[in-house]
Amino acid sequence: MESAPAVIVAIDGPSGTGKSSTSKAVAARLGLSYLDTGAQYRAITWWMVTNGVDVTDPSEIAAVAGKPDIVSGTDPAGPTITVDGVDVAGPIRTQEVTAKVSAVSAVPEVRARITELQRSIAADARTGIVVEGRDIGTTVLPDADLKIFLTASPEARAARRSGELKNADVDATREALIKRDAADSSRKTSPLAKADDAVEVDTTDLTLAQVVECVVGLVEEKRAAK
Ligand SMILES: Nc1ncnc2c1ncn2[C@@H]1O[C@H](COP(=O)(O)OP(=O)(O)O)[C@@H](O)[C@H]1O
Ligand SMILES: Nc1ccn([C@H]2C[C@H](O)[C@@H](COP(=O)(O)OP(=O)(O)O)O2)c(=O)n1
Repeated sequence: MESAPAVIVAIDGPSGTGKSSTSKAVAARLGLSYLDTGAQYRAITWWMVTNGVDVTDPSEIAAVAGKPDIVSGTDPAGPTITVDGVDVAGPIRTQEVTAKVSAVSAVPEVRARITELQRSIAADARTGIVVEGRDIGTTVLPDADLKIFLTASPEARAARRSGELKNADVDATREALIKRDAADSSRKTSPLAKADDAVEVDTTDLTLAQVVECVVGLVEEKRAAK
């Protein structure tokens, strides 16, 4: 029996819209690989911070962008991320990294390096892959079989994020999210944007299970048409 052709799914959107949880669940359901591209930008930011790079200086960031070796494990049941062989899954989620990741990821040399890595991971995925981020449908994988753009109100996103971080203040979380969205949407190189051919899904009033059902249904339609 011939195996089904690999399917490439791009899921983009701002923070807290449900990209990671949806992408992992869809990939697990359909037997696909999973790539969290935000984790890669967080990993390179963690390396810059750890090595004393001045993240307010784009030329300093650009000069060392090629140094860290970033490796992503793409099993949706247990995704991993290492930098120079060190497991950084925990350290990349600190508030310090979160506050600095937009500045680091705006530097073109950083984006070129990480984009190349993302394309090679997607090309190696045997059954296909769900890739989540900010510029996957527009820049990294413009020929993806299916593009989804997730949205949700700032209030819903802040409530979800504060639910994850113990003792977090919802108002402060909302302000920080809005600030990061503005930085990510206004940068020159591949900003956060919906691709013209992406399906927009507003998750404000949907449960995670409903969003997953919706995306699985869309992937199955695309697969059947291939
Ligand atoms: N539709 C939804 N309804 C309620 N909570 C959700 C929904 N989607 C995701 N969440 C929760 O919101 C939080 C952020 O989701 P996550 O997938 O990390 O978003 P993103 O990757 O877009 O930042 C998680 O705690 C997740 O369980
Ligand atoms: N494809 C991507 C993915 C993330 N980034 C940058 C911009 C985001 O603010 C950071 C962190 O992304 P991440 O998806 O981890 O953010 P959240 O967990 O949703 O808050 O990385 C990017 O520039 N391009």
